[in-house]
Amino acid sequence: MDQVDAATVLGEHLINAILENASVGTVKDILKSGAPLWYQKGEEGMSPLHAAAYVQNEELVVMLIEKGAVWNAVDNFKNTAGDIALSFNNAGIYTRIRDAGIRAEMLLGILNARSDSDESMDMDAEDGALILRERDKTATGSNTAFLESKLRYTVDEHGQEICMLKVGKEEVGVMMGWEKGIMEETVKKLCDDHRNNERLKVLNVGFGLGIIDTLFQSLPHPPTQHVIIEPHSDVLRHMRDLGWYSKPGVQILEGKWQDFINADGDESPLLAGGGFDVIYTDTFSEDYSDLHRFFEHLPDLLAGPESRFSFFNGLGATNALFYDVYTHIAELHLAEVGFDIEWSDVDVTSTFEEDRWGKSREYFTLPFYRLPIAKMGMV
Ligand SMILES: C[S@@+](CC[C@H](N)C(=O)[O-])C[C@H]1O[C@@H](n2cnc3c(N)ncnc32)[C@H](O)[C@@H]1O
Repeated sequence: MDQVDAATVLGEHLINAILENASVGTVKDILKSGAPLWYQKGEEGMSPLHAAAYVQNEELVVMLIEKGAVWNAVDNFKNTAGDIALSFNNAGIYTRIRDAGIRAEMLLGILNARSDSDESMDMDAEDGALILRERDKTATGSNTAFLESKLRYTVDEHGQEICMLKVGKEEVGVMMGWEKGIMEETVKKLCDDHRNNERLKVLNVGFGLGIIDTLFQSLPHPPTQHVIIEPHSDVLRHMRDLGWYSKPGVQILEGKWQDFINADGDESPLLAGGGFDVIYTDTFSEDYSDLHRFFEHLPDLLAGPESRFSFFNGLGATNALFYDVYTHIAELHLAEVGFDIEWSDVDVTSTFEEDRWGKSREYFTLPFYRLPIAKMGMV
């Protein structure tokens, strides 16, 4: 028997034993005999962790995670072990798996940050077991490729405004009209009861369809300063066509947020005006590590303790567990830079009655959007 066959036999044995309710001790012995924790059954893609979630054995789940079970393995039906626990309403097991995900992601974030600053370290997300950050060099995963790509503004057959990007044979919505409900709720939570709501200084990163910028402009008191950062030439052309360059109080910074945030001291147009009351960011083809880097600049960018920050919370939004993990990691990272988050849920099932995706790849399939509003924590 070659090594692959042996691993298959042991892997099948391990999963079958778990499904037959073997004790934790027996499962440990099977692992000691060399059974691979990464193994997934051929037909349905079930991993040992999925099996432990199916039999709802929390002690076994904890042991498998300690031994290095892959928290984010997906079966052939696109379910993680966390999704299985959710389907049984087993909060204990779900939380164990989610927390393993948070720990793994936080650790990987630290290792990646180190490898960024130390070229001798060759840590790469692809080396990890993660699927959250699979390397994607196309315009959906690489900001450089995105900024070189062509965008198409159009209205679909249901009257939905969309900004589309072509990726190979597929089209992906960069921004779609159905997200308006999310943007409306965000502006409400950011501005309505803000102490400075008669003279807000607003920074928005990423124009897209201009939904959120139009909402900021439609406030009872439009912002006294409204800075928009946007790098894509097709978007900038669209903004020019719509007259955004001549709106009072609006300043368009042509470039990536990284270009302006990394400018030195007073030279940065972002740091010159004493900080913003409201900041929102919603970019495209950037990953969580970019968002995390943006978080680290917030203490400099915001005007004071009344200031508010929100971001488009869309990472991992095709799977409940991944979405939950990202949501928690964002909360932990914002706490590290001194912010508390309040979350609210926006029901996105009713925001657009028609087929919202049209020909676009679906990037948000969960029924609820978790809307973050961050404020400086009270010390
Ligand atoms: C999803 S859209 C924003 C939609 C917007 N919130 C709205 O309400 O219509 C993303 C925008 O971010 C821009 N973008 C992408 N990378 C960026 C970066 N590094 N810095 C600033 N903007 C970026 C894209 O060109 C695009 O216009």
